[in-house]
Amino acid sequence: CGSKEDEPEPTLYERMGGLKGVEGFVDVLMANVANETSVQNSSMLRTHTPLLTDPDKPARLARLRNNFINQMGEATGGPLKYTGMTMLSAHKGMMITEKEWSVWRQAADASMASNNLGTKEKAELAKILDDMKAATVGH
Ligand code: HEM
Repeated sequence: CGSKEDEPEPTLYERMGGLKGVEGFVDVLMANVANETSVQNSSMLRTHTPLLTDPDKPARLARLRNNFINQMGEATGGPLKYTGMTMLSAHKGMMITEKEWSVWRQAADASMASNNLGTKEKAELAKILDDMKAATVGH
């Protein structure tokens, strides 16, 4: 016991600042997405219209936030458990395009930057998202 090399590397979840860090990432990402849907020629308005026009929008947004936090909390090695839909079923029927994907990913990158994630942490979180692309785009 004792040498630093023996200590397991903290998980990405821990390095992001635990629950607060994951919540920060999700909240800024969701705010960035919401902002983008209000610009001229928004790329993300099309897919988000059902959510934005739902009379139950607050509850639906709260559910999305909760699911997204659990999903990222689990994927980064934290104690959270995702119980939402698979990425394929969650996005099925939306026919998300490459352009829409890339605008969403920029919103995620901007959130990582706002939350002052380190270079290594940004790369690891980006890989988690990019690994979900095939299940998300084009279905
Ligand atoms: C890796 C990238 C993505 C992740 C991790 C992700 C994650 C999620 C999660 C966890 C849900 C909720 C599933 C549930 O309620 O069970 C969801 C729903 C949704 N996602 Fe994504 N998503 C991604 C990419 C995208 C993109 C690129 C778009 C559109 C540009 C998008 C639009 C939506 C919409 C509109 C919903 C439905 C919300 C509702 O109707 O309540 N997502 N996503």
